[in-house]
Amino acid sequence: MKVAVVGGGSWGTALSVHCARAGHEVVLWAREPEVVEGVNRERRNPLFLPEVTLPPGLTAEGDVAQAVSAAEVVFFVVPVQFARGVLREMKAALPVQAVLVSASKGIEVASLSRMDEVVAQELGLEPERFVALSGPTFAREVAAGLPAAAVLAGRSPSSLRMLQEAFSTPSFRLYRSADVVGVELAGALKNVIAIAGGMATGLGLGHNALAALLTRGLHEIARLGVRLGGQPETFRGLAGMGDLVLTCTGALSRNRAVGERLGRGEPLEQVLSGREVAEGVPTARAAAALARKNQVEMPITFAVEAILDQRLSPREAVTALMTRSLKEELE
Ligand SMILES: NC(=O)C1=CN([C@@H]2O[C@H](COP(=O)(O)OP(=O)(O)OC[C@H]3O[C@@H](n4cnc5c(N)ncnc54)[C@H](O)[C@@H]3O)[C@@H](O)[C@H]2O)C=CC1
Ligand SMILES: O=C(CO)COP(=O)(O)O
Repeated sequence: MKVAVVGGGSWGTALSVHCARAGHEVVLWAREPEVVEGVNRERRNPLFLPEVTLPPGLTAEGDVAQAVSAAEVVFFVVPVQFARGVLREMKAALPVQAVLVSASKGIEVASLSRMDEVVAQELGLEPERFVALSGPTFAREVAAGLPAAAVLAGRSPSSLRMLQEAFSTPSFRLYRSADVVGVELAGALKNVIAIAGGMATGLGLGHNALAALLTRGLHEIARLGVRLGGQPETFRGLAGMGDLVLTCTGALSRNRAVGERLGRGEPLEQVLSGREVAEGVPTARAAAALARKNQVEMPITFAVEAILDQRLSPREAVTALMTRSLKEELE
């Protein structure tokens, strides 16, 4: 198939590698001219996953409209806060039959929208042409061809089956789901809990605290997710528990790393000064706003928001969380 991958960061690069290895013809759009040049001339992305040698069947393009103009499938992998602008630039060139697979994980702060909503607002695609891809998939490991599983969520069973068959390989196993809302929210909200998980590690709170945080984190993710229309089972699946375990415990998580450095006492500006994105930072604010709007209790998310707003120190947040009023576990 003709595939466009929009977004030349780590995940876009890894997905391009995966798609090319699966036998598809891939055009990767990257914003940085040096990435386009490096991919086309040296078969590597100099800024993101520079250690990976890119397979044949993959070229880079600096004009997003040009990149998507012949695509049957577009993987959209732009960080959520920048997504709207890129969607506008590619709108006119997107072929009418193309399916858009969003692989970004976050909630837009300005509008409190999920990616399916941002895409619908900007492109006016029929719902059948939108699919979300989520799950425990560190880019570096997927690019290395290590085994991974993820979920495709969409409203058209035939599109889901087509994508599942075209993009599953012996090292990348795709499942189908009809729960777009749940899969999108699970992938976005776990990034906030991963920041909290990293903080617990940075503060040296031990394994018990991390396990408690992860479990209670999943509980509050599901509480908001179900309130907004997600299916409860989705939060126990690959996009929910699977990705939460990965990012709260895996050394490759950028969100976890942000939390760990804050927990160790590094200043926020220094922690956020790198080139890579930690989607949990803006999404903490969006998730907390959505929770307040829908009167959903999300104590860990509220604590992460307060720490990022510098209203609370990580240590104070631990005390606040541990001394809340006592509850039923399943409340
Ligand atoms: N890296 C990973 O292992 C995974 C990442 N994701 C998701 O994929 C999405 C993209 O993340 P990564 O590829 O990891 O990014 P990255 O952190 O590797 O790279 C940053 C990306 O942001 C882009 N960017 C920066 N400023 C921009 C702007 N003003 N306008 C447009 N683009 C801009 C850069 O061009 C680059 O592509 C995120 O939503 C992330 O949560 C999902 C699964 C795995
Ligand atoms: O979503 C991810 C893996 O599934 C990547 O997590 P980070 O953005 O925290 O690195």
